[in-house]
Amino acid sequence: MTGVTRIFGSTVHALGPVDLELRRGEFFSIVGPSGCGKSTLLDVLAGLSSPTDGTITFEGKRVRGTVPDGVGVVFQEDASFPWLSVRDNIGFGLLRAGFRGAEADDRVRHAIDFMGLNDFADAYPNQLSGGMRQRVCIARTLVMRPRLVLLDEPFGALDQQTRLLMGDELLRLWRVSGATVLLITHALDEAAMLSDRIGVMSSRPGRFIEIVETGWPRDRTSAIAAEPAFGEVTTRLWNTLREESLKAMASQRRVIG
Ligand SMILES: Nc1ncnc2c1ncn2[C@@H]1O[C@H](COP(=O)(O)OP(=O)(O)OP(=O)(O)O)[C@@H](O)[C@H]1O
Repeated sequence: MTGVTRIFGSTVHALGPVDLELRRGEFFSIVGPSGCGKSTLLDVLAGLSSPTDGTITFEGKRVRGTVPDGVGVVFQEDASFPWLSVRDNIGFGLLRAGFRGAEADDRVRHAIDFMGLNDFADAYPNQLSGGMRQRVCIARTLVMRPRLVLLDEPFGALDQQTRLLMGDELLRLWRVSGATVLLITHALDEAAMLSDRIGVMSSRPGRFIEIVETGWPRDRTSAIAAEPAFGEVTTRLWNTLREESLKAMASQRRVIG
């Protein structure tokens, strides 16, 4: 994406200008102060909302208006369909895309197995824990075999222990699928643990003020958090973000006061 901005109405300058080029197959996370435009960035990247200025391309083609083929999106809120079983939730996108028969069945079976949902394939979302429901949503995106996966705070509603386990699962999926992953998160340790690169955004209007390269091996797990280098990465992120968060809080106070 180049020179991307998003202004809501005529006054709320939410984002940019932002330039970002994702490397094929990398795990890139975005952190930034609350309200800096992270979700706005993801929405315009996904084609769900149009930028006010600038261009976004995916595999050489301009993105506008719709989510391009090959891009999958996972949101924070539980987006599973309560009236469909786990199996049918996961197969929903495939059905809509015209996949039928053995190919669709195989992909759904494989996803259920991979996500450890075998005992729950015929259960309904209200019979599952929050973590399992989010696993269903991730599986539903991944059966489409996206080459780019965009995740907006997918573990935001989960407890810390489940977040760590889901992080490891996401790393495993990323490794096996070869997809490029872009994750938005509030949690600096989550970004530090999972990513090849982390983009730190300024307070609104959000721009990248630093891109941190972690240098982790591809076969990492959450155990990386025990390494001394992990502490260095989180400290660096926090030092950059602290100042920006203070600015964001001060401007919110001005709006409220
Ligand atoms: N549809 C909209 N109309 C007007 N303003 C909007 C709209 N969507 C977002 N905004 C504003 O744009 C700014 C950025 O919002 P956004 O949700 O992208 O931030 P964020 O970084 O994802 O926030 P958080 O970390 O709290 O989830 C905020 O000031 C928000 O109020």
